[in-house]
Amino acid sequence: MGQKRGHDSKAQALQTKKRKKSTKADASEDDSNAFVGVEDLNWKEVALPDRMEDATGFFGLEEIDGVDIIRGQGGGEVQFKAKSGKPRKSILKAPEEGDEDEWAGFSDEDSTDKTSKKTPTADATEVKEDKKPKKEKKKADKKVDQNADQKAEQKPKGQNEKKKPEQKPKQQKPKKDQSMKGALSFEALEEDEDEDSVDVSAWDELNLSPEIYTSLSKMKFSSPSAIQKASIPAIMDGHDVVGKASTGSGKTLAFGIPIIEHYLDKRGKQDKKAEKSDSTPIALILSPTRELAHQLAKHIGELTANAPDTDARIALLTGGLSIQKQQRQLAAADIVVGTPGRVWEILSQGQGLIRKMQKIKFLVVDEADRLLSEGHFKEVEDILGALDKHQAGDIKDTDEEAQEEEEPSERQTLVFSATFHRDLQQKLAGKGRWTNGDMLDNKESMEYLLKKLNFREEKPKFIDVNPVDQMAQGLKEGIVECPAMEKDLYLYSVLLYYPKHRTIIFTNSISAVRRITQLLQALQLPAFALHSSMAQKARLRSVERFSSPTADPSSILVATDVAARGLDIKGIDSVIHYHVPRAADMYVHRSGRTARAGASGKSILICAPEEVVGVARLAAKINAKKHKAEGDAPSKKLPLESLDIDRRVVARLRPRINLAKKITDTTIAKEKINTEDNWLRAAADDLGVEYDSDEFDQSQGQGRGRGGGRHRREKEASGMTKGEMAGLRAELKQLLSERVNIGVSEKYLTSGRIDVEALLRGEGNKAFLGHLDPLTF
Ligand SMILES: Nc1ncnc2c1ncn2[C@@H]1O[C@H](COP(=O)(O)OP(=O)(O)OP(=O)(O)O)[C@@H](O)[C@H]1O
Repeated sequence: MGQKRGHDSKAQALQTKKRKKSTKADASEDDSNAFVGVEDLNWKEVALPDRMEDATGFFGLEEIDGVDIIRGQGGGEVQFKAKSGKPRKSILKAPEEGDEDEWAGFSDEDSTDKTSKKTPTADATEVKEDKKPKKEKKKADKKVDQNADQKAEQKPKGQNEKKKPEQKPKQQKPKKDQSMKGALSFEALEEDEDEDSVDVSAWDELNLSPEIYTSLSKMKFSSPSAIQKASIPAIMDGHDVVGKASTGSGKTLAFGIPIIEHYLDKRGKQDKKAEKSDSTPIALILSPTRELAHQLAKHIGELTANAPDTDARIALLTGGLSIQKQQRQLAAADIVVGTPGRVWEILSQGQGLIRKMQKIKFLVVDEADRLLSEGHFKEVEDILGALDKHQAGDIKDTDEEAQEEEEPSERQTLVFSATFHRDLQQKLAGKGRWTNGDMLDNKESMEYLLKKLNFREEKPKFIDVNPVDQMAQGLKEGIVECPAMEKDLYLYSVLLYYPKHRTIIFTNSISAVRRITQLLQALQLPAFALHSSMAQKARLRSVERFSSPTADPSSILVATDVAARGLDIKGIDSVIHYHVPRAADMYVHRSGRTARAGASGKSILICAPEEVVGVARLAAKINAKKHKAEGDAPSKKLPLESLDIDRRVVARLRPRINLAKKITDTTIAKEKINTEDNWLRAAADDLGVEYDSDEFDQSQGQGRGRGGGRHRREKEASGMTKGEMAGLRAELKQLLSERVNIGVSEKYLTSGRIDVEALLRGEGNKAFLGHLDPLTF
């Protein structure tokens, strides 16, 4: 058995450090009989027990082999030397680079934890890191240190007080020691530090770990958003939380930060040497769409990537990608993010996965109103059922080890969304009456799912940071009224009015997404499609192309409501609703893709006369609460600003649209006929009959049933020859190569209404030739 020692405080560490210098000087390396100072011994950490809750006494324990302890006369000072036959260097720790530098230690609070025990390796890293001229590291250190000092004075945590996670030396900044003045001036380095990170002292009251401060600083999140300020302490205090806040207000980190805090806390207690692959996930985050799940994983991944030594692993379980890879990821995951279908598909395969997931500390239901009420009902129900199944004692798991009885999990349930159906909100806020009686029979009801969420508290904490206004502060809302058949023309006009605007166009159908994307591409605009029938890789590629920092600043994403919720893409300037959304909450979510995180943005509805009534109803619904709160009488007037598109613009763009539509319709018709043809040929093959396309077409064309006319039109369109198509394309190309002249004639030029100089300099909107009043919006 090796000799052991314990560590108490930084003060001790500093004293022994001073001692170490003199001891070192005394001892000669060659003298195998010479004594070795306690701090020069090659101490190794003692492996800690698995469960650290009661193991505080073991913290900081180290051992060493091959040492003889020599006690001075009369029980005096203890001295160490190598066992006989062993060279002295066998018990000496490795020499450290920069050992001469005096290290002033950590902030006061840190001194009591494990960091005061500095293993030789840790020391070496510390000094090396300190010497690195990396701006980034220095800045992070500065912020961390500043906050660590402040935190030392702060209240002890309540029920959820956590042991500080191990603070790795590189996160620490040496105190400004007088002895270092002149040798290394930190002040001199501070000026340029601000480029890389920001002051995060506004987060102080949340009492976060240094790792998180560093990360927030690097991500330049100088202060918490309202939902973060309210939710983080509640979650860290162990409450179930239902959080409601407008789109783009930072809900992801409102639950992401407490999850990572828990991870750091747990890791601090764990045996460092424990196999990483043993990990049990601490959180399951459910999301309604694949893109949102990817984004959640990315956002929380960024939080950990920027936090020093925080290597929480995130498994992303979404459909459309390799299930085997996701299974492997899950085996070693700390956090699981996924869509309900794929999560259930993987969990239900056994291998102890359900048992593992039952130990999660957090269940997060993001975009809760969608997850709990639409489409995903069955899978969410299955997952929730499985998470609590052990209480009924009938888990069908094969993994024997996993069958051992465990403490029931102390799972916290966190439910977040920007919108909640009124019913759901009331129930979650504990205002609605729970009808327990027929709950289990009425399995289709949302109430049933809510019960299954199994909140650990009777009433979760309901945090609604903007009960009145669901829309982001920086959002402007407008409406363009136009004839139903001219939506394409007005859409194109709006796009040309706002060049270099990154825009999402929402439609209500997949076929509209396909058509509009092709139409805009024909008009040489950088448009990408996103809808649920696309292969997952193509979906991700569209989002990537649209959102990448190097993408064309005029990029356009044409999408169904699959992109309406949660997608967080930086710098979206406008959202255009090509179709009026079917529900008010969808209007909120769609519009919420712009004006995020305090930025500004526009939401524009393109609206045919027959849609106006629906829009009015929708607008009234969204604004009803606001009017009420402001004491206004309910207004019938649209709260949307009406945008007047210059009639000359519309007239001049019409030929372009007509050509582009012809080209698009023909291409789509050709694709459709080909697909139909292939399908009919395959069906005929299956039936063992001959397929004659002309005969089939004749019967379709003469048919009196529905679709005969459409089929004929499609056939006609698809019948356009390659040469005719090429002609149309050339014509369109010619039109697109010219600027849209909105009134530059000789007469106009001499009238003085335009600034010829500016025109020649190429100023203004480059799509147009002549003066165009910008939209007042
Ligand atoms: N404290 C903060 N300071 C500045 N920006 C922040 C802060 N917290 C989050 N953000 C940024 O705000 C953006 C929106 O965050 P997030 O996606 O979490 O919003 P959300 O509330 O979930 O929106 P939605 O309801 O649309 O899903 C992200 O780009 C995120 O990086």
